[in-house]
Amino acid sequence: MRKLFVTAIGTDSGKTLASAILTQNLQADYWKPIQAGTPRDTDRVRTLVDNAQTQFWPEAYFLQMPASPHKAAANEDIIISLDNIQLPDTQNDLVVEGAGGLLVPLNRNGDFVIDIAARLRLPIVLVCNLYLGSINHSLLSINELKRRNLPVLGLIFNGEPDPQSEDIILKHAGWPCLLRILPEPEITPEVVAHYAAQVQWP
Ligand SMILES: Nc1ncnc2c1ncn2[C@@H]1O[C@H](COP(=O)(O)OP(=O)(O)OP(=O)(O)O)[C@@H](O)[C@H]1O
Ligand SMILES: C[C@H](N)[C@H](N)CCCCCC(=O)O
Ligand SMILES: [Mg+2]
Repeated sequence: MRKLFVTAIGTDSGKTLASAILTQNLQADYWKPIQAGTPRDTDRVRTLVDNAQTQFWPEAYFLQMPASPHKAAANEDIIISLDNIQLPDTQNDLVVEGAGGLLVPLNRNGDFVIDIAARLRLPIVLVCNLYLGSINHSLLSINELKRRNLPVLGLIFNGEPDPQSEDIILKHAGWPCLLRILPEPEITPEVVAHYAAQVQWP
């Protein structure tokens, strides 16, 4: 059974798109444990995957403010606790989507998004979107994953291909590229199905 955690080098990097693709590839369940702001990523993925198997699990925290979870939670007088973030009770494969990048804070106690993956013992998929500046953000994220000794399944590149950026990121990561997602004029279930057929698991 495959359960995995999708994180990224930052927010708006394409985690929800990548998660929809992986969910469709595995016919997995999908879970976004912390949602800050609307529209809900869960609703977005629901519109993009097309199979009879996938179930959608409710967020552990659904916060109104589109902000860092520590800030969105404080806005509602909530303190996010990792103890309240427990894996859904499913026998199916499961794709878990983080919020923002690895070191987005959950609270002021030193818990970060990446601690969800660590606590739940989920192997990680890192989405690296491609833009000027993304090499640095990617390598910082990779360094942090290595420093924490977390299991990483591989990377997903999202955006206009940049072979030299991708090459240097993969060289330092030492993890495989699972998929390359190109800029798409529209994100549809057909686009998601197209990429779902291209995922290369290690
Ligand atoms: N390859 C692509 N082609 C076209 N649009 C894309 C592509 N990748 C992402 N987008 C668009 O960019 C926006 C941000 O992507 P997405 O919502 O997947 O980011 P995210 O990493 O999930 O952000 P968050 O941290 O809020 O969860 C969305 O509107 C999405 O449809
Ligand atoms: C609201 C947004 N779409 C995400 N859910 C949360 C992004 C937090 C980013 C925090 C930061 O890195 O500064
Ligand atoms: Mg998302």
